[in-house]
Amino acid sequence: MSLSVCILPGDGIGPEVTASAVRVLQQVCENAGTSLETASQPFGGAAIDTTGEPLPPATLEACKAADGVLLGAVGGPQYDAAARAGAPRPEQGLLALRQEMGLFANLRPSRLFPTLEGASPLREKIVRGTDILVVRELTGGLYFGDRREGDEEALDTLPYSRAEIERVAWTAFEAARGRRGKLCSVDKANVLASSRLWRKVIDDVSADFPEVEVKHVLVDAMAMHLVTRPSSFDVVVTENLFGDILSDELSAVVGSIGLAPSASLGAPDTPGVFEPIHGSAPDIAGTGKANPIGTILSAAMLLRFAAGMEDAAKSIEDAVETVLREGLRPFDLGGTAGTEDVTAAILKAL
Ligand SMILES: NC(=O)C1=CN([C@@H]2O[C@H](COP(=O)(O)OP(=O)(O)OC[C@H]3O[C@@H](n4cnc5c(N)ncnc54)[C@H](O)[C@@H]3O)[C@@H](O)[C@H]2O)C=CC1
Ligand SMILES: CC(C)CC(=O)C(=O)O
Ligand SMILES: [Mg+2]
Repeated sequence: MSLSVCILPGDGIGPEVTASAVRVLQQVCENAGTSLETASQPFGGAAIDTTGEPLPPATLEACKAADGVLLGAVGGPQYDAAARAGAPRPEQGLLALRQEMGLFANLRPSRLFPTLEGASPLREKIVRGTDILVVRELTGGLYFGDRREGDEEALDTLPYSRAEIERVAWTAFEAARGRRGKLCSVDKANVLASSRLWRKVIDDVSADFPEVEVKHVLVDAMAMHLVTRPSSFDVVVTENLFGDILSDELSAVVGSIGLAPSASLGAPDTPGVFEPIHGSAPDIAGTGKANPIGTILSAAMLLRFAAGMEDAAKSIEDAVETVLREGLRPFDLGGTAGTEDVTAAILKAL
């Protein structure tokens, strides 16, 4: 078997964490007898520097032609001044990639590794057993609505169609059916029209999933519930911006943002994009302190979703769990293990 992966290192710590994950991919593919082909493409700020645009056409073509895409992160303060003068932002490349590839569902799992109970900022008895899958709608809502930007007035809009809500709802209901059978839909239906449509469509789709228990929760209260009773949730489905914010919050609940992976998926024949949920972390870029685990676990999701290599994916997840259980602690978990230390330990555990 062979697997082709397009690598988009991007900016800041992106190249550091993707390099680690590629080494892990190489090792598990070798263990599995799979021939792995990887090729890096310019993306984000790095692509603006060389081509003037954050998503060059050749990069998009390479992504579409691969079995899966492994992405680091984009952005950095060095692009702000040019963007104010009208240049594209690195983040626009990421939004365009998601839209061009039709990646409407972003799966962001937050499972507490039992050995990290003490690493959560929350009391152990509150966080114990937390295992949530956030299904974030990724190509609609506030990030893709009409936008107008001026010095005196600015406007962002939050549009959703029934079809856009329906397809992500199906992803979430199917996930809940395969897990603990509970779905929490998060919206702001007491204020937003788009949220009232969201709620209606979730209820309509629920008729096809009688075995899934559905609850609707307003997003402000949800932000609070996630720190007071995170272990009571199973699958959470929500709008693009709400999902972006709540999943960063959850990553800290189970330890740190550096641990959190994601899979962005579209139609079955479309390659997915797999990336940590964090950004380019300019404050630690180049220091060797970045935690590569979120990207390494994203590579595991790539093997699972893009190649059906469940055993290989599981071997990565087990190796991560092993090194943490043995006491390895990256900087973002209060330890002293740098990117190289974490990568070497995971490779050894594999
Ligand atoms: N998917 C992407 O490419 C994303 C890009 N961004 C961009 O990244 C840039 C920085 O944004 P921030 O708000 O600072 O968010 P960020 O996620 O890059 O960093 C937030 C904090 O978490 C820490 N952190 C993040 N990842 C870490 C890791 N792997 N190991 C250890 N510590 C880690 C950082 O050092 C920082 O203190 C901005 O330009 C932003 O637009 C932000 C979020 C997602
Ligand atoms: C456009 C991105 C920077 C949005 C984001 O923060 C994310 O997808 O996690
Ligand atoms: Mg984010």
